[in-house]
Amino acid sequence: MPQETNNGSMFTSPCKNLRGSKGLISSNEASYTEEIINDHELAQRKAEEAASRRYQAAEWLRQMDKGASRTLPKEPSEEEFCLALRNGLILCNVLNTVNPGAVLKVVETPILTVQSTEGAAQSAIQYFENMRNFLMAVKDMKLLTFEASDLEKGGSSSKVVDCILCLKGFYEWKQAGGIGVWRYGGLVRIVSFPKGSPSSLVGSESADESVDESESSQYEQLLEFLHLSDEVANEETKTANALAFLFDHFGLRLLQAYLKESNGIEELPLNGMVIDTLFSKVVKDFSALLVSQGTQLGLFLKKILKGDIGSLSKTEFIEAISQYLRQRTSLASSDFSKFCVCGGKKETIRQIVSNSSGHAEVIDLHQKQLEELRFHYKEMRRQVKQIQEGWDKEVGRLEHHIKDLEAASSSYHQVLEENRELYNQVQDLKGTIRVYCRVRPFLPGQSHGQSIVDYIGENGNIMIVNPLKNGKEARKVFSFNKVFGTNVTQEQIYVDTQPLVRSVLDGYNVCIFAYGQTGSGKTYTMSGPDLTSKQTWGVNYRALRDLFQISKTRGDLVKYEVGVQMIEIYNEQVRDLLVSDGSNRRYP
Ligand SMILES: Nc1ncnc2c1ncn2[C@@H]1O[C@H](COP(=O)(O)OP(=O)(O)OP(=O)(O)O)[C@@H](O)[C@H]1O
Repeated sequence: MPQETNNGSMFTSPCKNLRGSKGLISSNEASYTEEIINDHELAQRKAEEAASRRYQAAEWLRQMDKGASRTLPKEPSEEEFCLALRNGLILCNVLNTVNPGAVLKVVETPILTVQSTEGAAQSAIQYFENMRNFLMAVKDMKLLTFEASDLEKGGSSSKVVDCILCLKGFYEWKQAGGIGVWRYGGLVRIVSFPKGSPSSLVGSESADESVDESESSQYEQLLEFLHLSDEVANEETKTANALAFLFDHFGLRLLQAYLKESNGIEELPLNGMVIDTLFSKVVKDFSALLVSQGTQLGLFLKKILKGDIGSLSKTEFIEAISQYLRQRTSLASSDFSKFCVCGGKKETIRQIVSNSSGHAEVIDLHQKQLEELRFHYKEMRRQVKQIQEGWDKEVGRLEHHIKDLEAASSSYHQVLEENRELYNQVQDLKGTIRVYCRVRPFLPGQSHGQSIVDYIGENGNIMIVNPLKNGKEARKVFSFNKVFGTNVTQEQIYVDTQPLVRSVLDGYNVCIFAYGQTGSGKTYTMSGPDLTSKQTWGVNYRALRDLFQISKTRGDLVKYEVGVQMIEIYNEQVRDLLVSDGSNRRYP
């Protein structure tokens, strides 16, 4: 034993739980103690695992054989388990259920309680016959087997448990249709199981032979491997079953879809040949699907191997595969349950695709997108409806507004008409014939002459003085509508004429003309001395300006046509002044 150093660090155990209250213990002592504890834990774990497997086997036997439920406890001890199976009756009955006729002669024995050992001793020969028949049948089926002595004291009940669980796995696979690959712990391989014929077992080696030829340690390793791969094997069996199940549904649904989609189905003679043709297409499609699935799985496995996690142990690799299968199984089953609930053609296609895990993800993605689209569509419909309602309201409001405007417009026109009538009545009241007098100032050179205008009144009177006469005769008063003096502007002259222009546009006839002797100022008043200046425009130009202005204002209501004629009346001759050919045409 090495010496302890002063600080004790060199030889102290890294396991802190080994530090007892008595102080530190040396390295060798610690390792030894640790080993004992580890061995103890390992043994305990193995015992627990063995018990769990034994309970599983017992449970299955109780389910398969009614007699077993009376003689075999639910969770039997190793001794109870061996004792209940020792007469071979339960095993033979169960085997005949799994593979009818496997044991042709089963020796019936009185029901014995598990505590009784006497009964078992009394029928030892009969028991042996049952056991021998069972073991031979199991061997013929190339399943895991054991020695009859394994059920005696000192035997290996674990081999018995393995045999029963192997039988259980085989039975479950057979119940699921016996299609595909069945394997129990990598030892027994069954590539096909045609219905109605004896099972066809193809194995790399016989289980029995392998057990016989193996050493005990090899057998232990084998069992360990069996245990490790047991879960994988079960998953694979489930997958094979699920595959068979999916194929049935896939095939039938696809067949259904083909029949529904083919035109003129009523005329199609549904004979065996047609069904065969369609079904061969279904199989082809399914095969393509499997190839695609296989490719994806291959990629997945390669990805695992090349992953960042580095090299994998076999156990880790198996666990990764199991995890993948579990994920895919749950995904497929959820899709499949949706398919079963919904049914229909679209769902048939969904079913086909959902068999492929990659496609299932795509479908899920599309499903989500479809849901989103549905949501957006609903939202858009709601918004469109909302906008439509808004527009309806707006249109209603506009209609109402237009009606108001129509009413206002109609009353406006009414008012306008009234106004027009009143206006023209005013013009009439002012006089349909109005005579104005304009006094021209002296022309240059006449400024020293004597004016005969004595007085111009506001009421339209003008008093003229005749210097050649006396008394009453010397003064005369003339009355007009209005008299304009010499200092009146062109604008002031037009103000009294302007209202008549509006009357023209209201449909009244109006005539404005100037009358007087030569040189009295007619041209000056009607045209103006200088056309370039708006201030000196005479009545004609101002009237035309207003005419166009008012007709433009009323443009949306009335369309006016304006014509101009210019004539001269001289010496009782009427001449057209706008004739351009110079003929100066005279009117008759
Ligand atoms: N109100 C006025 N203020 C200043 N000058 C005026 C006025 N009225 C007329 N005259 C001037 O008197 C002259 C004669 O006027 P005007 O030519 O208009 O007369 P008339 O009546 O047209 O003559 P006629 O009959 O011969 O054509 C012109 O030189 C004109 O400028």
